[in-house]
Amino acid sequence: MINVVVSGCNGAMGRVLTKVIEEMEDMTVVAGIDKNTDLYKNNYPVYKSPSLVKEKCDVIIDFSGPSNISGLLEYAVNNDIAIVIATTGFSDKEEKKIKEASKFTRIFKSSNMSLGVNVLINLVKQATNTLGDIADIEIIEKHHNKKVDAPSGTAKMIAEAINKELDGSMEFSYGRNGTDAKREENEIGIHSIRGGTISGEHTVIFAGLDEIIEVKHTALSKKVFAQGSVKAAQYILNRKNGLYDMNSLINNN
Ligand SMILES: NC(=O)C1=CN([C@@H]2O[C@H](COP(=O)(O)OP(=O)(O)OC[C@H]3O[C@@H](n4cnc5c(N)ncnc54)[C@H](OP(=O)(O)O)[C@@H]3O)[C@@H](O)[C@H]2O)C=CC1
Ligand SMILES: O=C(O)C1=N[C@H](C(=O)O)C[C@H](O)C1
Repeated sequence: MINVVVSGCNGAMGRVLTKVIEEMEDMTVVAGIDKNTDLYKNNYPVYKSPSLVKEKCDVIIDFSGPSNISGLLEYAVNNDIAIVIATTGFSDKEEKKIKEASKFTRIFKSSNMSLGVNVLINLVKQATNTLGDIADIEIIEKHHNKKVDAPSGTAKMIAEAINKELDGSMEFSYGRNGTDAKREENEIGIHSIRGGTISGEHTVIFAGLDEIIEVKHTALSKKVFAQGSVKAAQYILNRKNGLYDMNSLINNN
């Protein structure tokens, strides 16, 4: 049996993840972490911070917020627990902390736990190699009205993948506004739409001379992310210390 601590257990993703795990036979939630400990009736104890967790666990799955990461990393490293980080919106300093902690435990981190988005990234890299010099590239992401960070972690991940293909030559432009907002040649525009209950949609547009290519991924529910994070947890359990992502999982390395 794989024992899991769900971080952010009383949030939207934490609740979907709990349900997914509760339907599994070889995984169980032994505890949760959330700022709001008594919002819902959980079938497990919920603690305000990682340092308070008493239950033995094999892996933490984190869908909370960036302010939780220091405590989580300390808890995971001190107790030799694997951790799946799905949370987005980290600062550069927090990203560095995660990288440093991965020397001491197994960390899986992806801003998008769906397999489909990772296929999208590979398609976009391919399109960039052919069209990068001749097409204008823009990213549009759409999410529900409760999302706190913008642009989405996935949009950033896509933009960084494109930029890497173009040897780091691109600048990112977040939305456009004003009378001097003309597009530059070396820019990737990133645009965030927020509304209703949109689970997550990412479109990459390659706009060239008299032709346009759009590559788009739509998540139809939050369940796809929860299921992906469970696969990630199963994948890193018996790995060596290090930082893993969806590509590691897909290529099984
Ligand atoms: N990688 C992926 O595939 C996906 C990633 N995400 C990411 O997961 C995160 C959570 O998303 P979602 O569930 O929609 O957000 P919610 O706000 O619904 O849930 C987050 C929960 O974590 C709690 N929380 C936040 N900070 C802390 C902290 N420092 N200590 C303890 N609890 C904390 C929140 O409490 P409070 O509300 O009081 O702040 C809330 O209950 C986001 O960063 C989102 O972008 C989401 C979906 C997919
Ligand atoms: O907050 C969300 O909901 C999501 N966040 C992730 C992101 O920021 O990219 C992934 C997914 O799109 C849903």
